[in-house]
Amino acid sequence: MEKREEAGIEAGVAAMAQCYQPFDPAAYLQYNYTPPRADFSRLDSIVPWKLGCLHRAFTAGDICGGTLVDVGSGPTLYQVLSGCEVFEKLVLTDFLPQNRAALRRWLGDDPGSFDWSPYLRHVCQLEGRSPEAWREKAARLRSVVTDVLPIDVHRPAPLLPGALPGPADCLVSSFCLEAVSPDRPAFTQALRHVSTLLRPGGHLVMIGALEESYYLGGPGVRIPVVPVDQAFVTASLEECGYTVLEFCTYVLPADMCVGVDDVVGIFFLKARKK
Ligand SMILES: C[S@@+](CC[C@H](N)C(=O)[O-])C[C@H]1O[C@@H](n2cnc3c(N)ncnc32)[C@H](O)[C@@H]1O
Ligand SMILES: O=S(=O)(c1ccc2c(c1)CN[C@@H](CF)C2)N1CCSCC1
Repeated sequence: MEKREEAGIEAGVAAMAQCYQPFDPAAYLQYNYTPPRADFSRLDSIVPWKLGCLHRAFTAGDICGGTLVDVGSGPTLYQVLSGCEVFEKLVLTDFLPQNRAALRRWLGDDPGSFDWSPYLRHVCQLEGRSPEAWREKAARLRSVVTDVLPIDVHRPAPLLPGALPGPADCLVSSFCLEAVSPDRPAFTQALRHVSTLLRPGGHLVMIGALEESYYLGGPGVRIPVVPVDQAFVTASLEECGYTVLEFCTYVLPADMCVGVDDVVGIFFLKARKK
């Protein structure tokens, strides 16, 4: 990459880091993970679609092993509710201390932590279990999460030295790279950095926003997003040494466009590192 392009990415990355300082985990959870967006009653809503994609990915049999790392967890856990059944070690990561604290509150079963039970119940049903098994599933998740670590995908080594005993067997990342990258070259560079955490033959499971240009990370906290589409994301993965195994999209119904972002659709992908 040319020096001039690298300097441009560095300036954009620094600006993005500033945008994230006022990020409000509680507001973000309310905007995106409570009704009307988090509607479990409608089969066409985004939640059954996303949780169904994750369930199928982690029960197909080709993704399993020792360590799963979730890149840019934020304050959310829905993205690891299926993976926690087939991995013995889960590492959650985020750039912001307030998000890592929100995760630790749930892991510590603090009374003020976010209620993920509707999501736990739904995934239990996908697994053919009673929804009342959600408490056992929560206990499983708490038992396999070994760390909640700081991460910066714009660093060539996104985690601190020695943070992982070795490369991960699987990476999960949801609504991260496009939401933290100032432009498309930075997205691809961040993907290349994140890929250093994954062993050859390991899998990447990614969920992201299509054609989104901003979202609210709190009241008045407008965070820019680099708009991406399937063609760009696929090309970026192939440039970074992945075989794309699955790429599916979901177009958000109009009543789910609630003013907290301008997302058009959601993608789900599964890829394998060559
Ligand atoms: C849109 S949120 C996604 C949160 C969650 N994964 C989800 O599915 O809702 C983007 C997350 O990326 C994190 N982030 C911001 N800058 C980052 C960076 N440089 N490296 C890694 N994560 C970053 C933010 O703190 C935030 O939690
Ligand atoms: O897919 S969502 O509609 C969703 C969930 C999170 C986000 C977006 C969309 C779009 N903006 C992203 C900013 F990066 C964050 N969804 C909200 C209901 S629960 C499942 C996830």
